Amino acid sequence: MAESQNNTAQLLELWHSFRYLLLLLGVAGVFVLKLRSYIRNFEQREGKGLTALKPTTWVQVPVKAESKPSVKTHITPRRIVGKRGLKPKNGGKAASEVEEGEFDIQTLIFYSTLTGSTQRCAEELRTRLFGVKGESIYPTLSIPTPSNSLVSVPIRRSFLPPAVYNLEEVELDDFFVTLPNENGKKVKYVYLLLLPTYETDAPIRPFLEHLRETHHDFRIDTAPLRSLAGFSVFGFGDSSEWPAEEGKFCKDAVEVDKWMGKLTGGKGGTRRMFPVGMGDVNPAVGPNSAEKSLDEWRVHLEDAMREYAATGALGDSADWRTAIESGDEDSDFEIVDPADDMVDVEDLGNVIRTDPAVAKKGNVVKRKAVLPVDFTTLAGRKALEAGEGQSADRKEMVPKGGVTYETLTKQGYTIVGSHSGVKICRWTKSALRGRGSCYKFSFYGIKSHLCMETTPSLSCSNKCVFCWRHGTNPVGTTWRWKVDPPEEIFKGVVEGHYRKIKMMKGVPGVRADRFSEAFKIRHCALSLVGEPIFYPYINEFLHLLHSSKISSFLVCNAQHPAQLAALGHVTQLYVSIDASNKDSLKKIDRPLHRDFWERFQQCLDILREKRNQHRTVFRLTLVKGFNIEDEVQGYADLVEKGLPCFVEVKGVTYCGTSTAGEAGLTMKNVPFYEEVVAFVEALNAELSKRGLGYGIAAEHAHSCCALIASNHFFINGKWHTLIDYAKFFELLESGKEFGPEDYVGEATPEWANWGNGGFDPADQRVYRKGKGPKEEVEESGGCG
Ligand SMILES: Cc1cc2nc3c(=O)[nH]c(=O)nc-3n(C[C@H](O)[C@H](O)[C@H](O)COP(=O)(O)O)c2cc1C
Ligand code: SF4
Repeated sequence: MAESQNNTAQLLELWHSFRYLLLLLGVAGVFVLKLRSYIRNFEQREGKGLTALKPTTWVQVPVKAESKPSVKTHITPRRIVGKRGLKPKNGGKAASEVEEGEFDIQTLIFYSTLTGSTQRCAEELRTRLFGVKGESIYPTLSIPTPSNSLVSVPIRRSFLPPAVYNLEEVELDDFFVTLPNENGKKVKYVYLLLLPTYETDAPIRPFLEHLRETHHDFRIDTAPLRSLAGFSVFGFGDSSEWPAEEGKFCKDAVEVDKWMGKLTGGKGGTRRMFPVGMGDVNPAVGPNSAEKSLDEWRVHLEDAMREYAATGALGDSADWRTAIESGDEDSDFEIVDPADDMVDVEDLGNVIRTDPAVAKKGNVVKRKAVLPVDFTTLAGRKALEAGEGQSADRKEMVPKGGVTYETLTKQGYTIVGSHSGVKICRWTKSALRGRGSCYKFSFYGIKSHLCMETTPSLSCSNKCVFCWRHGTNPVGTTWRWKVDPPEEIFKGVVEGHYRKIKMMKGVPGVRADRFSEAFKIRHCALSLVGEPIFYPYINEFLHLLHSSKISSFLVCNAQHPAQLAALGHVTQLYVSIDASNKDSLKKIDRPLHRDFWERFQQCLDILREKRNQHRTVFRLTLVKGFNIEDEVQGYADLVEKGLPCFVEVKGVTYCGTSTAGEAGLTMKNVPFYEEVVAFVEALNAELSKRGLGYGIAAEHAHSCCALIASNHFFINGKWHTLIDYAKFFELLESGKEFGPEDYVGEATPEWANWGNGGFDPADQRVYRKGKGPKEEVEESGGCG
């Protein structure tokens, strides 16, 4: 017993002496076993011996020549190179589908355009495709033999002369839900789509929406276009402002390509005949670069079409036919452009039906009713009066329930009819509460609570970086929408304005006297957003205002000389002068018209003439870093050219939208009032140096605004910038000719004169809590 106790004690002593060593050995053993098991697994997987565990060196795996992408991606227009194999290599579903028998191939070229260049390219493509000039052709196909020589085989199917369609003019359902019916004849269609990209509203939007909805419509097949012979998309874009690196270059074309991929079969076999091509109109890329890319794309496309005609199949070597090539077509992407102004597909329901028989003659299919017409020109007006503009097939600019409608409504606009808007501005609210009117009171005697801010056209031909419309408004160079009658607009905007005033009733501080006065509108600022003179019946609308004794302040963007010239009397006519030279103007206004500078100059000439009828005003909006620095001389040149009665200089109001951010506008671009003052003084000095007869008349420091006026308004030693509104209406009714000096009002109030700040002492100045004196910002923004 004692011996056994002795042994146990010895064992315990041994354990205590070597327990760490033993534990270590145990752990090491487990590790070795695990390692052996891992090595075994590895050998089984790799089929290698233990040597596989030796440190590896990286080796370059040779890439098969044909697996290299034959497509040069992005940045520069896409160039397609490489040969196409004749025979399908494997059984990709749609690829192995061979169309047997005799049939004709009809190419339909669809295009969309805003400023016309894509239409020209589409027509050019029609005449160049296979060198066709209207006749049927029977080309041959050169096939490479195994010995790499070429043999010529006749192509059994004939190509019918291509037809060109404007996507805005066709019944989309007839082409993009079902395929056109060729009166029982066996015809296979090739769709070529030529599409410019616009980051704003453009004619392509309804088309994109149509494709998306067709794919998602549960009542129809998700791929109703799979029996197309094939399709291919070519996009136009401008990489200088919409770079590929940011995914903006030719974005719309890429999206259409994806939807077409979905609608023609989805993964594993779309009817994409050739990858999306891209043409860059950026002149820095080279002369006619876009056209050259289109031609290159055409040549390769013709190869693909010949092959289809010869074999009845799309070559399976065409990697681009799979969904992956052009992005994941299954990822159910939405069109997220904030500028999306998706027009209801129903709106397209009445768009003309084009007769395929006409198309077959090889003619460009001419519009029957819905080409955009510049109704604001004389010829356009005649067309409108002949009823063209009112046809049911015209789309609404801002259809009820659409994205633009919703966005503008959320921003506080009341949309009237289909293209007009009204919004109560912050100064109207402020005046109702006795907290001050806007600068128009200090300069021209307009009480803000008696003023309505409205526009009969929410559309504009610019995309100014400082605009408040948040990139949501439609843009266009011509009026291409349904036209609402002026009476309806007038009634609607007045009602909309009063409705908003009524809502102020319970707001603390609203003064009873001002509240009741506010139900008699006395002034109208046609300046909210958009371009009022775009509206074909602007003169009739002005007449309605004036006959209700409502004065008119109209701001236009100096892009529509014909409309400006045709404009009747307004109380005060403004043009926005957003820059003093062509480059700055392009950068800041981002105009849609290519000849924007010439248009701008013409408008100044017209304004100079108009100066004898209206009070004319240059509205300068100063944006630091964009249009202030070194531009005083340039602005003085413009004043010398247009000789306006007044020059209003205003610091930009930062609207904080993503659109502004994208344009590079931040709070840093908002000038301090001292900077505005320095600019005004410099401009005034330059005008005096040139002997032009101007002086600084007034200021409204709390909206960062100052007024330079012509010496004609310096009467008896005092500035007289106010307006005699009653006299204006009287002169108008007299039917006699009159000019701005005929309705000059009383002297500008002392407190509004330069150096006195410009705040009405009868009102109560309110500073924001905890922030001390702070300049109020004018909410109306845009052209307001
Ligand atoms: C307001 C505006 C927006 C544009 N947006 C884009 C864009 O987002 N991406 C792009 O690649 N090109 C853009 N472009 C360039 C046009 O797509 C290009 O100029 C095209 O050739 C115009 O074709 P069209 O004359 O047929 O309308 C834009 C051009 C303008 C004037
Ligand atoms: S600021 Fe005026 S001119 Fe410029 S885009 Fe806006 S609405 Fe058009």
